[in-house]
Amino acid sequence: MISAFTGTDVRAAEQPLLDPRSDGGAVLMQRAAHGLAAAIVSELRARGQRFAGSGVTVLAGKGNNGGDGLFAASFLARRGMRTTAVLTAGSAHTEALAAFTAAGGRVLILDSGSNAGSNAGNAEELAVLCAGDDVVIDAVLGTGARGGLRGAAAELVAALQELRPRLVVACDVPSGVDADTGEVHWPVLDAQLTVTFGGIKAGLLADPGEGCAGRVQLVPIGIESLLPAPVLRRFSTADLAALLPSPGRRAHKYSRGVLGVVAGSEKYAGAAVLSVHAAVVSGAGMVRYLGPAAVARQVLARTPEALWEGAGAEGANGSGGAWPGRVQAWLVGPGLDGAGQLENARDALAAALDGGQPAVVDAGALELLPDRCPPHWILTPHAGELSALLGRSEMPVTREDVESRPLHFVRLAAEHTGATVLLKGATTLVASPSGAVFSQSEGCPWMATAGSGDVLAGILGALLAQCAGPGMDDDGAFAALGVAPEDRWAALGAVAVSLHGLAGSAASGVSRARFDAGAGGGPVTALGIADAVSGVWAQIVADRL
Ligand SMILES: NC(=O)C1=CN([C@@H]2O[C@H](COP(=O)(O)OP(=O)(O)OC[C@H]3O[C@@H](n4cnc5c(N)ncnc54)[C@H](OP(=O)(O)O)[C@@H]3O)[C@@H](O)[C@H]2O)[C@@H](O)CC1
Ligand SMILES: [K+]
Repeated sequence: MISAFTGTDVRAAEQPLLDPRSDGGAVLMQRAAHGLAAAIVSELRARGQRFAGSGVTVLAGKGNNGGDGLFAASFLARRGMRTTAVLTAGSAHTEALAAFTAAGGRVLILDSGSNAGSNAGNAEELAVLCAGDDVVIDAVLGTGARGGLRGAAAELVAALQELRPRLVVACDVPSGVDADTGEVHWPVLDAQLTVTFGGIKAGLLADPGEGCAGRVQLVPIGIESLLPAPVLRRFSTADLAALLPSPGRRAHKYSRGVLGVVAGSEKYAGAAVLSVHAAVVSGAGMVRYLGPAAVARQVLARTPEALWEGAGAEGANGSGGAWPGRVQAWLVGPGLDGAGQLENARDALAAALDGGQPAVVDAGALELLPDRCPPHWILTPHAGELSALLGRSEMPVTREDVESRPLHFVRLAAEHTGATVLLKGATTLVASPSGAVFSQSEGCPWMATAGSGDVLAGILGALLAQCAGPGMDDDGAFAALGVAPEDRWAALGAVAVSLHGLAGSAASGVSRARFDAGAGGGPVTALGIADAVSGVWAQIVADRL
């Protein structure tokens, strides 16, 4: 499991080691700078590029982040790279700058109007110069930043971003990304690699910050045992292998977990087809579908394993009031339309509340929530739906607000509703009402396609049914990973998101990491994602052996 911390927590962990008598701060900086230089050498090697003779420019701010960058560049200079430093604030960390010049580095100063010396250049000129180099190290702002880049430094970065430099390596965080929250103060130079020190910063695992960071590499600097509990966690595929439910030898379809689904309508029949199919292929022992006869026919044509329980409240066949048999969990909401399905959704939520059953509450059913929900209800909004949800609670929030601060708003929604909230996006965040948050981003952008969310809802519903089923009440795997009992629902949400992302990437033929590195992949359909689930699941579990 990957753990992430706020920049504030990492700085606090460093404090006991910053004893001036032992020069602890300098030791930490040396470790950070060595790690950064080594990561750059490895990255160039992986790209098949020689580093001796190639050029690196470090954009260095006046704080310790700039100090890390300058020391790293001095190590690279000693290994034969041509090195240039652009001082974005006119001054720099004294010892690091001295080491850099002693190693033969060239120093240029960003002209902010008052530094028009012979080694000064304006933003446009220096951007062109930087873009010609093989590597740009972004070491302007780190965890000590207040807000984003300003003035000439902002102009330089904006101009450089336009020129699309070959390889940008961010020092600790891309400058302008809030290390605590992932909020971004534009302009930011997109990095292909972020080398971060002591602990992964939460802002690197939450959008929009994650979208600027590229691959994230952690360099330990000796403070790790002093860090508090993480504020954000991410499961790896190995964790998934331990967390995915597996049936016991005596399992039968009822003990495996039965999911009740209220989804789809004559207008949006596909939502029912997709969510039921995804639930069946994701291991539910049985799926009971409640909805109009015409939709049920389409559901069963695709997934004959499902059971139609009748049309419910407004039975097209006159069976009004028909009610499904026993279920362990509910999935309510995808593709609802019309009074009958809305009534079924209300009834299902009421039954889940009475029965204490977990539920996935998606799309249209988000408008039917009571004021307080139980933590084992998982709401699955996208940014627009989350803003509407908060708006109904007299918190006027726009979709853009949610997209710019998803970590903040997903936590707020969980705290406010009492439910677990899964906010869908390129990086999906799942917040427990306890405040714990999980973040997953295995999916590739091809998965942004109609019906993809219905498939996720089906996968999650199936996992809830299996984990709430009578034969599946073992919390051991979660406990072994340090997940508190109250955060188990959020963790299950994260498992579903990860499985969905891996299945989509498999269907597309490209992993998220390879997509970000420029590999294309191909289009996927929502059904294609669902069809990839069982193969991906089997592969994950096989890798455990
Ligand atoms: N602590 C340690 O031992 C270790 C720390 N390490 C490294 O230190 C980094 C943190 O360093 P840091 O605290 O010096 O802050 P940093 O991020 O370099 O920048 C802040 C500087 O810029 C200024 N400034 C602020 N906002 C600004 C803005 N918007 N636009 C322009 N300027 C702005 C502010 O000055 P001020 O304006 O307050 O005078 C301040 O001088 C951390 O990310 C990691 O890389 C590692 O080496 C491991 C050991
Ligand atoms: K930086």
